Amino acid sequence: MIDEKMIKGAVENILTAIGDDPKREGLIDTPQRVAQMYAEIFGGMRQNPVDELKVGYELGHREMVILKDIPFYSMCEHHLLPFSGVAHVGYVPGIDGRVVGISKLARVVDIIARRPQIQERMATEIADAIMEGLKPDGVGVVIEAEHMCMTMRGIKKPGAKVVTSALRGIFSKKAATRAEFMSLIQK
Ligand SMILES: Nc1nc2c(ncn2[C@@H]2O[C@H](COP(=O)(O)OP(=O)(O)OP(=O)(O)O)[C@@H](O)[C@H]2O)c(=O)[nH]1
Ligand SMILES: [Zn+2]
Repeated sequence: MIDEKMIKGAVENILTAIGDDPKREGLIDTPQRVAQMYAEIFGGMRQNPVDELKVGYELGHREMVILKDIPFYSMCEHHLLPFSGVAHVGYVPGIDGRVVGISKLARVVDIIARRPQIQERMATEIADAIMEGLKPDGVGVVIEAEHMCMTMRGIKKPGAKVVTSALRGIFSKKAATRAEFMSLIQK
């Protein structure tokens, strides 16, 4: 459960600490708004991505399935600033040929993004959730994102993209599978 009352108090304190007045007209509802916004953008804290993969179909399909260019927004856990970009997710169904509705892959990405994150762990958690929920022969995840903490502050490098990946099962063991995935997500 996200404690919106506690977030509200903390935001009031931050506004006071920077020398502003949380009671002035423009700021009076801001702590409550931020609390509601945090409940939304950190909503993934209360959800288990594996639950999204419970309903599947045994189609007997044994070829690679990819959902690419899945847009996401997350918050870097170092600065609590947004990072955003796209995730590419692919898997090869297991021996039972079990697949899930394609939107479920995007749901897994969303739940994992809506937590304080670092991009490497995001890729790892997406891959592990799909391995656990779907028991495929393998999973590939590639994430490309821009981090506001590298853009509006600090090193200030707008446009610099961070690319992370996580490969499991056949994607890590078989060079041809990995190459097929990488070439399909680049098209
Ligand atoms: N590996 C990784 N690093 C990240 C991610 N998001 C932010 N960072 C980095 O986290 C680091 C935090 O470094 P610190 O030296 O503790 O903090 P800082 O002084 O604010 O760092 P600068 O951003 O270099 O000013 C920075 O290098 C960020 O660029 C991420 O998703 N993955
Ligand atoms: Zn950061």
